[in-house]
Amino acid sequence: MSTIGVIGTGYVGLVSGTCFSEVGHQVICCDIDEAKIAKLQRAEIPIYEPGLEELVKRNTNLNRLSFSSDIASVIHRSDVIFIAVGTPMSPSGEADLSYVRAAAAAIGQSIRDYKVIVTKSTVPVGTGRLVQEIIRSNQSDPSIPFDVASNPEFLREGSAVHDCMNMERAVIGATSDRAAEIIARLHDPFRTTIFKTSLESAEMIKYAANTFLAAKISFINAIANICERVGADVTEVAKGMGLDSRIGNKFLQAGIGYGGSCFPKDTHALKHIADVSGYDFKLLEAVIETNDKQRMLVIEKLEKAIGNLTDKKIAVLGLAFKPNTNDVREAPSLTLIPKLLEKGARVQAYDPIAVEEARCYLPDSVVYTQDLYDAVRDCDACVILTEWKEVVTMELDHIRELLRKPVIIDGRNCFALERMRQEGFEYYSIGRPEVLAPNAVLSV
Ligand SMILES: NC(=O)C1=CN([C@@H]2O[C@H](COP(=O)(O)OP(=O)(O)OC[C@H]3O[C@@H](n4cnc5c(N)ncnc54)[C@H](O)[C@@H]3O)[C@@H](O)[C@H]2O)C=CC1
Ligand SMILES: O=C(O)[C@H]1O[C@H](OP(=O)(O)OP(=O)(O)OC[C@H]2O[C@@H](n3ccc(=O)[nH]c3=O)[C@H](O)[C@@H]2O)[C@H](O)[C@@H](O)[C@@H]1O
Repeated sequence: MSTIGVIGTGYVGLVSGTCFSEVGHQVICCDIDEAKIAKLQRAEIPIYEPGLEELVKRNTNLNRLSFSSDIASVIHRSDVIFIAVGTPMSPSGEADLSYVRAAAAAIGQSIRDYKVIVTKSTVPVGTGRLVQEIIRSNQSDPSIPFDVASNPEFLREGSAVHDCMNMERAVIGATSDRAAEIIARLHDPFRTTIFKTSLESAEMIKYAANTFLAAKISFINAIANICERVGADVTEVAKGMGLDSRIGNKFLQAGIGYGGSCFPKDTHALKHIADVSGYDFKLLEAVIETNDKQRMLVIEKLEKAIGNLTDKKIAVLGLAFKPNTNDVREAPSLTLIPKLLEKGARVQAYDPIAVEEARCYLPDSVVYTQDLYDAVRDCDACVILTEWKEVVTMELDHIRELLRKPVIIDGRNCFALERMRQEGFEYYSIGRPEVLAPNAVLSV
């Protein structure tokens, strides 16, 4: 069996490397961050991801998975090398390829025999060819052959291990049939659909898939905003739409929009690719704009419910961009909490996992509580930003007693309207009729 070397131990490198070892491959993961590697060697997992720690420990003990900061040695010992470094958004919206370039240069300098270099990072079309050139120009012996390939990663944070172990497809674009076949065989134990295509198409598939999903979210959020104006309920509308198998019921959950390390950066990156190619991608521009506006609805609804926010105490439930992760990259909490503070409010925040990460980006005045109910105590309103299990299952009668006013602004549509009515809340969600206090007039 081939030995896989993984460059970069972020979400993708660590999870995919671990899953490839779980199915029987020999995997060595490396990173320029030596502290991270030292932690991983002690089986300390730098990210919160359900099931990952157990898998890392098992495969390390079986000697199938190891971690090293000696990148050259990892390259020597591997037959296939996954590049899984970050491709963050640069100020122009373009994907920043500096980490990919550095990884390719390191490979070129250390390559001694035939290897397949596989880009798993999300990269613009043309990057595979760029990686090929960089490796070639860094080789001390240019006669040593190698192939490059694109094999994008489709896992989601929060269910990354499950997604990787049960991948729906492997997209493979390579510079030779030999390389495509080597990568296809690596996927045999996953029993997944193999889709072989050109390098360029493989790179494009990843952006097209992510931006399509982002578009689905912005579309349902736009529908939600109309629902609010005309008295319809977006959760019912989404259910009814989703029954059509051509539409499907996934990614139609209206709310305060998408966040995270990928959709925001990938939508901007594809917009940039389109611009450079001379195509005016208006549809994608609207997807991005709709999403940017969507999260601000929380503030509008809050001001509508309790008026001026000066000196008001607001409970914020959820800091991570989605449940089951401690990732706060592009999380709505990071834009909304500063906005609340700017408007003179005081904020008490709760998140079961992501407090340490969020604290690095938020002003010091935010008070964090270890207990969900302590965050709500004596607040003028409660705002839900992440649909954590702890939030969805919270005891509503207790929440009502703890709040100064029974006002909930729910950015994730966690509760049924009828239940909130019965519990006596003033409840504002997304794309659904408001539940007002018994003596108020229902507005549509
Ligand atoms: N986070 C996610 O859920 C998914 C991410 N992706 C894509 O995968 C790529 C990686 O994303 P994340 O894992 O979130 O990134 P990340 O930023 O969390 O981690 C990247 C890692 O690479 C390391 N690194 C950077 N340059 C290096 C070098 N020259 N040599 C060795 N290590 C180096 C960094 O120290 C860091 O540990 C991105 O292109 C992203 O768009 C794709 C699917 C899912
Ligand atoms: O390229 C990537 O990094 C990954 O990006 C997303 O995965 P991820 O960002 O981890 O999480 P998602 O579950 O897709 O959620 C993204 C955002 O959309 C929001 N969302 C999702 C679904 C929905 O119906 N409504 C909605 O608002 C979530 O709250 C979250 O903020 C894709 O789903 C993965 O396939 C892809 O590999």
